[in-house]
Amino acid sequence: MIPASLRALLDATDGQRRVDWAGREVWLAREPWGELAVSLQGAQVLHYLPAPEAAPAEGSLPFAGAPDGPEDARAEGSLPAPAVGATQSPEGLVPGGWLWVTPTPQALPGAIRGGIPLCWPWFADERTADESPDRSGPMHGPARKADWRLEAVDEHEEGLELHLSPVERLHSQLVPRAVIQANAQRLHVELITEHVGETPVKITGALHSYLAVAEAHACRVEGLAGARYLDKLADFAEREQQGELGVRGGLDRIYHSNAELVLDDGRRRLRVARQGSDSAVVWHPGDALPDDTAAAAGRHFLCIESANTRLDPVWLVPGAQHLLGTTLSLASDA
Ligand SMILES: O=P(O)(O)OC[C@H]1O[C@H](O)[C@H](O)[C@@H](O)[C@@H]1O
Repeated sequence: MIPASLRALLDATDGQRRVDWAGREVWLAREPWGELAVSLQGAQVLHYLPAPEAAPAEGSLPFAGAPDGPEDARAEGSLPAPAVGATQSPEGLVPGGWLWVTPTPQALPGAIRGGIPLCWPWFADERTADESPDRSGPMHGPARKADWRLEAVDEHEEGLELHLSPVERLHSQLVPRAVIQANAQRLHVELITEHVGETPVKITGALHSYLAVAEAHACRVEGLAGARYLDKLADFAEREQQGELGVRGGLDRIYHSNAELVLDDGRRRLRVARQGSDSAVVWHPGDALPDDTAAAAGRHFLCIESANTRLDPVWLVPGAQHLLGTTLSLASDA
């Protein structure tokens, strides 16, 4: 689910090319295996559409109304789906693809909300998680706003593999790089951190995936039953997930889990696998949408993040590496 302006650029693409979108340089691929769009600001995947889904996806996902989706008797809470954007025009956002991007992104140097932002080398900020080392850094770290360079595009399993590095040094001792693999079956993103300095460093971070859904507050996330979590909306109170998670309103939770998850929005069952991550962040702001997201658009995403947080920070010693990854594919029982 991407902005119509980005869709138009993809439609006019045959093969691979670089375009300007929303003031950012964006790399596009439209190939037999599917489509991929990556912003060089933040090395951020904005769009992925595997070819097998392309044909039925064309114009088939309605914008309004909840799906005949999973009614989850065990789901905690039973907030009714709010009428987010019910009367507003969805203009600007078109269906298709597994990721969501706001049609009204912040101007530079702001980050684009949507796709898979890279939060590095810390998750959140001093107000919300105390992760910024001197408690003064920007929310989710500098990587998502930085310029990245596309170092290589390789063939990979009948798809593509992209390698990206930041243009400027982002940390005195740490060097990140991103690897993005896409083919007709899956999208895989890795954020690799290499310690090139002298003293141990603690990092957190996230692959902050905005997954496209029919209706945010009518989704089910499977795989977290029984997991402990920190509820950021309740001052980090620790709780236990009762049954599978049914999303029925705004939520902001850090689950202490490395389990593979399945996001079911009633139309698609998307498998979310994570590597090097013992924190799964599930976030939707409910009615309190950020300024860069209109209500009509904001009802169509749910964030499931592959993260390292205060629950599982990573201590890197000189010479060591850490890989934080996520893999999106269709659940085989779909
Ligand atoms: O608005 P952003 O800076 O992109 O952050 C968006 C959200 O990211 C994470 O999911 C955090 O858990 C939330 O607390 C935060 O609001």
